[in-house]
Amino acid sequence: MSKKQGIMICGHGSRDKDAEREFGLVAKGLKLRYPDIPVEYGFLEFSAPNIHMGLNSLINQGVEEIFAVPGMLFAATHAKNDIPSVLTTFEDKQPNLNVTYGRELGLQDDMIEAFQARIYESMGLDPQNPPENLYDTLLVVVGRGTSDTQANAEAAKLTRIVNENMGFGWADTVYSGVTYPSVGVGLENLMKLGYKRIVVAPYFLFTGRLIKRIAGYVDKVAQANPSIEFIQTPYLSDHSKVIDAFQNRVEEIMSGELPAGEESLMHSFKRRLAAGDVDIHHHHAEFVDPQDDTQGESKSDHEHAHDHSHSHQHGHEHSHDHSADQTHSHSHDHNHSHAESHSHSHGVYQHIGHPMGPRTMIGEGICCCFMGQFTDEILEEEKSKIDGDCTKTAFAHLK
Ligand SMILES: C[C@@]1(CC(=O)O)c2cc3[nH]c(cc4nc(cc5[nH]c(cc(n2)[C@H]1CCC(=O)O)[C@@](C)(CC(=O)O)[C@@H]5CCC(=O)O)C(CC(=O)O)=C4CCC(=O)O)c(CCC(=O)O)c3CC(=O)O
Ligand SMILES: [Co+2]
Repeated sequence: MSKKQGIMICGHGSRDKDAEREFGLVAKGLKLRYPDIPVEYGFLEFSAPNIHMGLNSLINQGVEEIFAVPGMLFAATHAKNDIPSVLTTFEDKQPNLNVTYGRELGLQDDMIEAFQARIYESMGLDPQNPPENLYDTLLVVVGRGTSDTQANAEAAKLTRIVNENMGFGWADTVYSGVTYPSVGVGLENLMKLGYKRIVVAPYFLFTGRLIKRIAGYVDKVAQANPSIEFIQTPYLSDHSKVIDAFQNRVEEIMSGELPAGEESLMHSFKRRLAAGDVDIHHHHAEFVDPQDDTQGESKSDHEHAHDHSHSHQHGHEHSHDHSADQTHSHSHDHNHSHAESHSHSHGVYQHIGHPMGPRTMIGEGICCCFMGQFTDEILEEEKSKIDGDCTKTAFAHLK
């Protein structure tokens, strides 16, 4: 008897309700490709359903074998650490369940073609019948930005590929946060190249706070420079080639054909877990289902998070069993800042103080969880931009 199969898409989540709604389009698109298999989705942070809820829904439909794919463009902290952590915790509690985790979307041809189609469409051009070149135009790709250097480099690689495929005069990459250059400063620098037409193309799946913030920056720069034509390309959304790319990722785990010679994301996670480089953690901003007391940010979860960070700093071994961890008896200061309490899920980025980087976004309503990564020296230097004491509102995004 073969086990009943189900597909799980693990998305990012956002406090923006439009983002939450739009992500459902991926599941809808995949459902059409797999009409006989349950397809569910869940979010890592802020939004409902969370991943745990999506997995439970599959269990309730009798599923015993889950093919889980990251709804992530690149492999950074979320795809490498946070999603495997949630999946592993869930799988360990279900005796008859088998969860296989696939790969991030990555730079598949389908993703590149979807992105190029969005860019052509935004310029009023037919992707099926493109012009020979676009030498008079500058392309600015906006990547998410992460503390993961490889993932940032993949975004830069995307820019190079699209630049050569489409024949722009020039192209460069800016990032929506965490790394450098940030969008506003990056755009102002690139304008010095003198192009009269600039296409700003965000490499994002869906709308959300970041897309809206990026649009705000571009509007501001465009207003200040009326002689330049700015074109804002829409995000990828559920372009049919994006759904193709998801389907490819599902197919390769269903058929057990992850590329040979490449360590899978789950294998890598388990290896680093065993080595003590990462830990199983409750993602700090995960949506909490008020109906379900087996999950969520209970008081003990908070203590658990602090304990983890504590034990992490001191480098001891700890087991999968959270409760065992909670009983360890080291006394330590409970006045951790929010940034410290989940330092395991996003480490301090080494270029946080870069003159073209994240510091340029201080004072623009950036999440305080992120603000918590700035050193006191940087906050002191940028003091004039800060309205009130930001560090005090560090927990603001939990609710
Ligand atoms: C606005 C915010 C949520 C809010 O406040 O509502 C938000 C939103 C979104 N992020 C998205 C994607 C990614 N976010 C990350 C990483 C981080 N994101 C974080 C914070 C925030 N992210 C909030 C405030 C930030 C601010 O104010 O600047 C960090 C700092 C903290 C943390 O997450 O714990 C952490 C740094 C970790 C580190 O590197 O150290 C990565 C990279 C990675 O995996 O690491 C990817 C790409 C994954 C991929 O490759 O696809 C998408 C989907 C976009 C899409 O559709 O494509 C949305 C939705 C939206 O825009 O709303
Ligand atoms: Co955080």
